[in-house]
Amino acid sequence: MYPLRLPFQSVMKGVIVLILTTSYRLLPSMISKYVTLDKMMVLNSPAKEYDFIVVGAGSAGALLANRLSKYYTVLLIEAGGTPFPLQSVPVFAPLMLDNKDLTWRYFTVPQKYSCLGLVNKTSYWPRGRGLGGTSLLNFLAWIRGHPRDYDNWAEITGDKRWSYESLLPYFKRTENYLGKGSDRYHGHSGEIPISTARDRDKTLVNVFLEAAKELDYPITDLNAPLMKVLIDNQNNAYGVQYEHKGHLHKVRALREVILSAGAIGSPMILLHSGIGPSEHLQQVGIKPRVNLAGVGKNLLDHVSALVGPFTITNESFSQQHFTFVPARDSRPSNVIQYLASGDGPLAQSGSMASGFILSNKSFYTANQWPDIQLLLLGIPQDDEGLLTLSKAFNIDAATSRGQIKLASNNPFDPPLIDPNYYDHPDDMNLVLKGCEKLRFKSDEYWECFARHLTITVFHPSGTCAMGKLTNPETVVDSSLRVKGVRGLRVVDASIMPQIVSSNINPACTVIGERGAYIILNEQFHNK
Ligand SMILES: Cc1cc2nc3c(=O)[nH]c(=O)nc-3n(C[C@H](O)[C@H](O)[C@H](O)COP(=O)(O)OP(=O)(O)OC[C@H]3O[C@@H](n4cnc5c(N)ncnc54)[C@H](O)[C@@H]3O)c2cc1C
Repeated sequence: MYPLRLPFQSVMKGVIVLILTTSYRLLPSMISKYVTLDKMMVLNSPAKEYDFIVVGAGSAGALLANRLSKYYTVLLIEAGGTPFPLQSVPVFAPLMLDNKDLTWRYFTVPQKYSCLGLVNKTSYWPRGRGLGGTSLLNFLAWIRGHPRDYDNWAEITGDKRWSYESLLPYFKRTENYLGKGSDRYHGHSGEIPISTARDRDKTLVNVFLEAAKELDYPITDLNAPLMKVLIDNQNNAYGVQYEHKGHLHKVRALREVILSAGAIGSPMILLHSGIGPSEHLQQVGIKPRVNLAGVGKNLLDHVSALVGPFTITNESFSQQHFTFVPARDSRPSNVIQYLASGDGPLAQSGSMASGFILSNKSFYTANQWPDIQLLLLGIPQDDEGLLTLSKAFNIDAATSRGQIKLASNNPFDPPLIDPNYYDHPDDMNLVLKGCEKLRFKSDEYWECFARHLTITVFHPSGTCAMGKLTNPETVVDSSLRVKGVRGLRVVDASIMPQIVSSNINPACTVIGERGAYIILNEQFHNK
């Protein structure tokens, strides 16, 4: 399933937004064509106080700010600017990944067991920067994950509000599902339009399913700039400090400060505010305020290996323009088709279909809980448009854990990101399981391949993990409140105690939706 681009334009209505840095200059006419800023106020000088301050206008933060703004004044602080118009066109998504105005251009630290064939043994980790966050960069695959993913969160936290059944109404609330399917699972009145694969993509999906059948996989239908927080001597969060055009500003939150700066941004802000492992804070010259061991730890991601290419030589396929070939497809008629119907070669995001498999030996098989995801990517092979299909194996149940640390006490320095891929031998076993049908190469070949040409599927999460208060690594409780600080929450991908077994954007939006409800409920009861 695919969300259409720019979901934030409808969820941002009614929210006051402070854009802290934006060096991207857009023609006003282009902005008005693609972005609706009508009821949203973009401020250069905000008031001194708001009920809530939300930091980060990404998948979770934009939604959360919208929900809170129905009842309260909300200041949404975003480091990036308004999106570049071409970001709304799916086929251009890969071109945006390296643009410093649209992206936080992070690199991991050199890896020991992976990335061995990459420059400096590092992996490039782009994160979205702007109104819409990483949803502005993403490849539009909309898969919720497996119900067990969320039931697992409920077990880890001891709080049933995070079980799949309990989250289902919140998934539905954000969705405007345009395909066919049961109303029990799909919402139709939310802000994010979700459509099933278009007809031409479906043909490709069928090819993918045929191939899966041929390999004996059973087929089942699955749905699916910076600042610090101001904290007083009693550990109450009372506002934020940010920098704008070279000046430091402070804004007060009458009720709460909420961090939605993503799995890298949120732990960075906590650390710069003195909330985190004391030893690490002292090493970088930050005075510890709250010793919270788990901040930045438990870094999770879907590590992957791109196998292939598998070329479709059938002429009828290659003539159907499944993929975007610049020399062939940069034509006015394709632009017109895209603007008129949202279809054609420009609507292609590259991510075409997905499958989930269970490895044989693991606990996951006993629980019917997939631990490997296959991603089918369509890449044009040449100017004739011959289609190459590449499969990425996504290791869902990875045991290795990474960490985000600060490089210094300068908030503008990029952090040290260590995903620690393949640290645990179980993870390489999963890769080999994912490749087991590819008999034309040996296990040794696939292991060498995965360790050298390691790729991320861009799903960092878990760095402010939700959990029981008795667990020393817990950063937020199951109401998303930061342990040891009053009036401060985290609501984004960083709170996932375990990564879901699919692309994670729907999980981020449900965290925003569920988080908003938890906060509003508490506010109404405390009146
Ligand atoms: C290339 C790519 C492709 C992807 N494809 C898919 C896909 O097809 N399907 C899918 O489900 N998922 C996909 N994802 C992942 C998904 O989009 C993200 O996991 C999700 O959007 C993260 O949401 P979030 O709310 O946690 O954070 P984000 O959406 O990253 O929001 C964080 C926001 O906070 C802002 N911020 C950070 N620090 C500060 C600060 N100090 N001050 C102010 N603002 C700050 C950032 O600029 C950003 O706007 C993809 C990701 C990438 C990079």
